[in-house]
Amino acid sequence: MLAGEHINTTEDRAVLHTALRRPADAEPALVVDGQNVDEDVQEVLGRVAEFAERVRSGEWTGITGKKVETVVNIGIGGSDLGPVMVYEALEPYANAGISARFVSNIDPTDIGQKTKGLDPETTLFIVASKTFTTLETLTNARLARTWLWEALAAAGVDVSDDAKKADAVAHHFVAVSTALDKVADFGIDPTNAFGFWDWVGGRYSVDSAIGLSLAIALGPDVFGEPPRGLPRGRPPRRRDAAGAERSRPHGPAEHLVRQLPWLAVACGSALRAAACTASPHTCSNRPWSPTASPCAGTALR
Ligand SMILES: O=P(O)(O)OC[C@H]1O[C@H](O)[C@H](O)[C@@H](O)[C@@H]1O
Repeated sequence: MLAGEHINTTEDRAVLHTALRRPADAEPALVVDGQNVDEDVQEVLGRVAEFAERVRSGEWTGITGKKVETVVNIGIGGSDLGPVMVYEALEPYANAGISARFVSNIDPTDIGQKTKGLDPETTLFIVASKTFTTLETLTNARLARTWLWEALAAAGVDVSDDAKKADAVAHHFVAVSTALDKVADFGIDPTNAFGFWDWVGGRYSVDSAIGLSLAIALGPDVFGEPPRGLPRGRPPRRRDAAGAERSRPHGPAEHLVRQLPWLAVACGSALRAAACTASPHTCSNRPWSPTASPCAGTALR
């Protein structure tokens, strides 16, 4: 798996989410099917960090020039649960005045509840979908888009024609997907879309651009640090006998160590879910609680 062999035999693909956690200067570089995977990963994660900083600093604004205060991640399955779990665990570290909400259920109650009380001028939607074809996600994204136009109009913002509506979408929607052509069809500017690769299984994608909501709300360093031990792009250096810096080799042991903090978060979430199952009345509407939704099967997806 770590070497990029096509161990997904049904789809003849590499299974390479592990590459998301490789140090920026791991040697030798990971080349799979002629493609330098390390370069690809660092390029996208660099864009994620840069965009997150623009939102956090207020350089990126909504259509009326206001700083973003809420990011709403719209996704399901792997495009939802990893970020939800990490946000639940690390929410106290949100330090830029930006909170995150997560919409996944196709029951319109979900988007209704998650947009309740939001100021459209300070809300940024992230449509997260590996395929950009998932019914739940695209339905919720369309509902969110309609909510945005209606709520902006109610606030006195002119979104009366197609060009103004498109401008509103450009300011308030970004996307994470492997299907950037479909992102453009939805009306999201591809320059505000963050890609990943077919070799990242959805359920393992939290360390990819799918974690954009975390990078914005918690900060790129907090997002990048836990599974890696150090901020992304600044891996520890070792020195050889002559004192010269050497790049780090990257092997299975280091990979495991870099995952430990995330695993701790996952264990904490699993324990909370178990506690919620045992004592549902003490729990809020956790997406992984069997009691959280009228559609328990969907809730557990
Ligand atoms: O990210 P998407 O393409 O929208 O897919 C979202 C989810 O869809 C289904 O539930 C699959 O079983 C998941 O593995 C996937 O993560």
